[in-house]
Amino acid sequence: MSLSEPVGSQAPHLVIRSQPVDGVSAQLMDHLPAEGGLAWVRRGDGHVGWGVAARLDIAGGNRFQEAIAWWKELVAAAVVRDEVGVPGSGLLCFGSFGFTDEDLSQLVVPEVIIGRRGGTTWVTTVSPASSLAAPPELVTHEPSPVHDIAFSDGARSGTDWSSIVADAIKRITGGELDKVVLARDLIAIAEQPIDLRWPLRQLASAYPNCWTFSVDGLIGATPELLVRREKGLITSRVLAGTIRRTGDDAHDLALAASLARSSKDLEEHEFAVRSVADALKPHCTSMNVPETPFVLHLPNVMHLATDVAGVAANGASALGLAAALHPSAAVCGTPTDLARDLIGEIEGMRRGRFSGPVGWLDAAGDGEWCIALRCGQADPDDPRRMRLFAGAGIVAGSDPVAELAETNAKLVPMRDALGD
Ligand SMILES: C=C(O[C@H]1C=CC=C(C(=O)O)[C@@H]1O)C(=O)O
Repeated sequence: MSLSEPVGSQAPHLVIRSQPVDGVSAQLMDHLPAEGGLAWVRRGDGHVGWGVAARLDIAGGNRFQEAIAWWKELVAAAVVRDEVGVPGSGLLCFGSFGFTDEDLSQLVVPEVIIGRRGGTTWVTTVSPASSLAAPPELVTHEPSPVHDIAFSDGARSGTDWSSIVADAIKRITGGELDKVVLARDLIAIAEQPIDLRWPLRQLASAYPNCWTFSVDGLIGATPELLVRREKGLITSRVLAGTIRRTGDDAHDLALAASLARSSKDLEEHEFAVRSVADALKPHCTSMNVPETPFVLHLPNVMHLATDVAGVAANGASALGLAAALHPSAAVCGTPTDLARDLIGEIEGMRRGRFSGPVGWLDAAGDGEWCIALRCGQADPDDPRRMRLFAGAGIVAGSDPVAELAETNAKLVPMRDALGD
């Protein structure tokens, strides 16, 4: 565990001020500086931030608990003047967690946050107790387009990945486990350093119903809400079961109907819904888990989707709930431990923060945590390079070739955003 400042076990003492503002660009992300921008945007609302007022980098089996403890300590020591008073105003951190215990996770409290919710836009400044920050001048920046991008295989070629999927199917039909989610990566290399604001902007405009995020070099537009906690209401959008879109509306409607009837996809989906409902149950006094999924239409794919809702039974924060949910069967499998072991044994790559929780948390414990899907990780050692990720849920009825095609469809948002 490492703390930004002061060094030691104590969280820093911060002074926070949130004030409504005018004159903010229609797109929050237009304000992001070239380096170190943080973003969480959906349909124009959300938060962007920059600068580092406090930061926790952490790994290990206790990473969630230690992060929650660090945040509580930081909140307790903070002096907050919040003139906005909505979830996300006042003190807020962005965060992103590794899929496995070994992968590095972090929470970041920016020095400046611009937030928007409904018609209200505000600016939050965060500074050390000793120096009160003046409200920043809000300027907009134009990102540099990405040119000449090339893609190559990551840890495995598509063919090799399909044979791993075939192996997993054998092990599932042999009774070892019910479901496993296997992922692959693709390497993107540009001629020049990639300005992450460029793909972010493309993602936010092409996928307005997804959550477009940027945390410490991990960027993407994910459709899957692991958990939102807002004033005692807990919600989660579970996705599993996918079909590619063709671009022909009539054909896509027929495909949506076939997805809704596909026993293979319904089984895959049911495992994911069960894992979320079981994990949330101890934290809810009442819960609504619809029996039948709906079909979520995205520009590249359609998913079976279930919106789970519950009333909070205890003080578990949004991050505490995300910790209880991770890894759900939408990204790991069923039973969880066997699926996690199989992923470690055959997937052949480190996921890093792909398929881990990504989101934000405020001082009241409200926040939103999605699953980091449809995303890419900027290479910290080579700014021209990114690793893109996609996975697919494998059950007994899976077909390796179809699963490979599904991962290709899930890579489309990032490939397009990079200008492929
Ligand atoms: C693992 C991914 O998707 C998950 C979420 C939605 C649908 C899924 C599926 O149908 O396989 C996956 O469980 C990914 O996008 O990389």
